[in-house]
Amino acid sequence: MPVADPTTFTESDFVVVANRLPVDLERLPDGTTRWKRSPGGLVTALEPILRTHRGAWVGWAGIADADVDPLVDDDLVMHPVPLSAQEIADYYEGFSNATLWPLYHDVIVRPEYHREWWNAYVEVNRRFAEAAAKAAAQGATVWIQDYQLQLVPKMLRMLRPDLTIGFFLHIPFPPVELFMQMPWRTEIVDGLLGADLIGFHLPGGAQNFLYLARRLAGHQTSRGNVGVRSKLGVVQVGFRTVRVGAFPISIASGELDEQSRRKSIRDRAKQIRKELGNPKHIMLGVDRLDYTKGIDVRLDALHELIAEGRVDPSQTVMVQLATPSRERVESYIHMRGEIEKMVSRINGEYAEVGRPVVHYIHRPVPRDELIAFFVAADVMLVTPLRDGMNLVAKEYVACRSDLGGALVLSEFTGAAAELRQAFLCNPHDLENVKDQMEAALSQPREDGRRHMRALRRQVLTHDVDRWARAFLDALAHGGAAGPALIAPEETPEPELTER
Ligand SMILES: O=P(O)(O)OC[C@H]1O[C@H](O[C@H]2O[C@H](CO)[C@@H](O)[C@H](O)[C@H]2O)[C@H](O)[C@@H](O)[C@@H]1O
Ligand SMILES: Cc1cn([C@@H]2O[C@H](COP(=O)(O)OP(=O)(O)O)[C@@H](O)[C@H]2O)c(=O)[nH]c1=O
Repeated sequence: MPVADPTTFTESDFVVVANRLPVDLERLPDGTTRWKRSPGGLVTALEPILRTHRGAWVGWAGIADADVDPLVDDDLVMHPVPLSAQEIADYYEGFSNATLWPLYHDVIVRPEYHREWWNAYVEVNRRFAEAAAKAAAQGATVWIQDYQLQLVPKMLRMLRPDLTIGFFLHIPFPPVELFMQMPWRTEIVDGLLGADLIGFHLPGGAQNFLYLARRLAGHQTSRGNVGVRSKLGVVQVGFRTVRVGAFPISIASGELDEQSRRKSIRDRAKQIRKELGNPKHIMLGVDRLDYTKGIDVRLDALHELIAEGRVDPSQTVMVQLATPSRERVESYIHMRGEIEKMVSRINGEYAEVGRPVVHYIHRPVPRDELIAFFVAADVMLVTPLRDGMNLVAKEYVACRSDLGGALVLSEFTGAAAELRQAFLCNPHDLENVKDQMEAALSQPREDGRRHMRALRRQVLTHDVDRWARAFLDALAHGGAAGPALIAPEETPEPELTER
């Protein structure tokens, strides 16, 4: 648990700025507060990096009007940025999660454009920029994270021209024809161009951004395709050179591999299997309860597979762990209702007393328990309609040192670009999802071991440290750029989508 220690609040040489701190303050019914781990993959990925760098983290403490002093947890200094209830509604739930989130995830839900949400986004981005400017030492490196803070790079550069500024986007950067819907599209591209290096998970996102920097913001950009951790794109912004690259994020895979081998975890995995009634097959989903994650897709697929007699409900159990997320945003409220109806329907039609087919848990699950679920699951279901990366897919693989298990993975995740030996599926094609789930359930043991070995090689050799090193090295040293620049007026038709 973090404690306040004012003696350590010197300015830092390495500062991460993200919407959330790695811990959230929780207000309990009796009026007291306590800290808990924040949800989502951004925190999973960045926390170990920041602890190694002994840096500072600037972010929101997760509740309204929390007037919290800076905190220290081991060597990590945290600088809370306060948000009012109105700002949470307009900046976080509104512009971040009802405008940008659906727009950047292929408009699965229709994005809403409201001027008051935009005004709050500008105002809160300014506050984050000011907090970062205060936390950073002279000449420090500041690494800004994600879609909630796309204006911070330019604002921070104006306040502190001495800093080296990186930006990383954790969600997909959309195809140009979708991004062009955004009423404040030029402001967002200009905001990002305040950074020295802008990182995306995949080359397609970097390519989309380069096109916009040229056509929308009118800058010269590099020719040729951006590579993965190589061949950076370039945008010439006056005398400044901004680099653009693809850096697929990952997990602390070695550590997770080690944790999953512990006897306590193995024992708990066996106990989970027993508690579920020792079924022949356990299928698992682990997600924030978000409409992008395709939880409805896998439930539909399971329902039809049982109805068609391709899956036996007396031998198969599905566990869906779903962390609550963005619970006041309308589209999330609606989706939760739909998913809970589907779970009830499957159980209503196929469960026996004391033996549900679908076990649904709508609360955060502690880390060790999660690892035991990964070890216990025969088939991991990762079926997002769109996802920047999806760390859960990589975590499952890291936990399978026994070479058991099978991964069903949507082609529309960033992870699919690396995990080619998974059972890849198109979540928009229900027959394809069903076929891949059935194939995963029935794959011969030796084939499964071969696939899992290949998946593990990829995940264990490309961990979160490698991600951070690749990004921070490119930020510090520039990195190799593509050849010659193209002027805005000679723009060829590029690959427009992220895939
Ligand atoms: O902070 P919340 O609104 O509760 O949301 C949690 C996080 O969700 C998103 O995570 C993304 O980052 C992961 C790591 O790069 C990636 O694997 C995943 O595909 C993304 O969806 C969001 O981008 C974060 O800002 C949130 O903190
Ligand atoms: C359900 C659940 C998840 N986690 C951890 O959260 C992250 C999720 O990261 P991912 O990239 O897959 O997606 P988002 O960032 O949420 O969009 C992953 O590390 C999970 O292990 C958790 O700790 N507890 C939970 O209950």
